[in-house]
Amino acid sequence: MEELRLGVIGGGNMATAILSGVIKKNVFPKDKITVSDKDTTKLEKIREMGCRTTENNQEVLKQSDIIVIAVKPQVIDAVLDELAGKTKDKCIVSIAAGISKKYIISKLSTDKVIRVMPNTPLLIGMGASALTGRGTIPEYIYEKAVSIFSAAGFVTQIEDEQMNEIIFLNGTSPAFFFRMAGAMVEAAKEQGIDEEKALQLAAKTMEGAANMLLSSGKTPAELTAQVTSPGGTTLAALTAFDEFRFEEMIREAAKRCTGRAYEIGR
Ligand SMILES: NC(=O)C1=CN([C@@H]2O[C@H](COP(=O)(O)OP(=O)(O)OC[C@H]3O[C@@H](n4cnc5c(N)ncnc54)[C@H](O)[C@@H]3O)[C@@H](O)[C@H]2O)C=CC1
Ligand SMILES: O=C(O)[C@@H]1CCC=N1
Repeated sequence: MEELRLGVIGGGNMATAILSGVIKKNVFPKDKITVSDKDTTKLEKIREMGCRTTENNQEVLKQSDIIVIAVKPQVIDAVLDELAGKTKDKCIVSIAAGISKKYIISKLSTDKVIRVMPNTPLLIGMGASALTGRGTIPEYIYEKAVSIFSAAGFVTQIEDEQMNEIIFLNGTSPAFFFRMAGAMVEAAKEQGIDEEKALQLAAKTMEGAANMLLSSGKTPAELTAQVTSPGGTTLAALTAFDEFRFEEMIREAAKRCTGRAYEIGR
């Protein structure tokens, strides 16, 4: 069987994050990876990673079996129009927020489409990606497409109908955690703590807390209770979470995230 080739259309932030895992784990040899971008400055970085580059999206189509579309949802139609009717026997992977699998199938006249919601931590091999199922895609091709994302972290399968609702959980949420860490560092600085130490302590605590969520078998509420001594400091801190309606803020953030996906989506 011929070795499968990878193409990526759009060589920005997510393409770089995805390719770093693919290259590190040798999911595809570098000479079997072709990346296109209209912006040649983006291609320089990709070339430095060892991949083949082109400004021509059609060339990616020609040189690849699995093609990841990694452009913004606002410009995806131009790319889909370029590919329309020419993707027979190709597997199309879209990471565009809000753009449904149904829509891509209707534009390309192929049902060999996988929709994925990845996140930027793929860049350091600690990503979390949600993917739609195999459909009519041959199993070995689907497995290869999944390995693009599993090479750099956790993957899980979900229905296309849930893809907009999933975005806040993994695609967008790195920004929540970065904001949280930033706010903690600012608060620490106000209390005289060194900025670098504050960031290290906050980030390491996030890492430890995340690992406890994954491995302890305890719920978030149970783990919170373990930290919260009666009459203690955590209880005092959490009264601010209640007063400023933390859970309501997160619920509203999730709603707005999903709402925006439907607004920009099709
Ligand atoms: N940034 C993130 O954290 C995440 C982004 N996504 C999705 O990934 C996609 C890409 O996002 P980013 O990498 O952040 O954007 P980006 O702006 O960094 O990269 C997109 C690239 O596409 C190129 N491009 C634009 N039009 C093109 C065309 N017609 N042909 C070829 N290349 C073209 C741009 O020059 C740019 O380099 C978006 O659809 C977004 O919804 C999904 C999950 C997380
Ligand atoms: O903000 C966005 O639209 C993209 C999708 C998920 C993360 N970034």
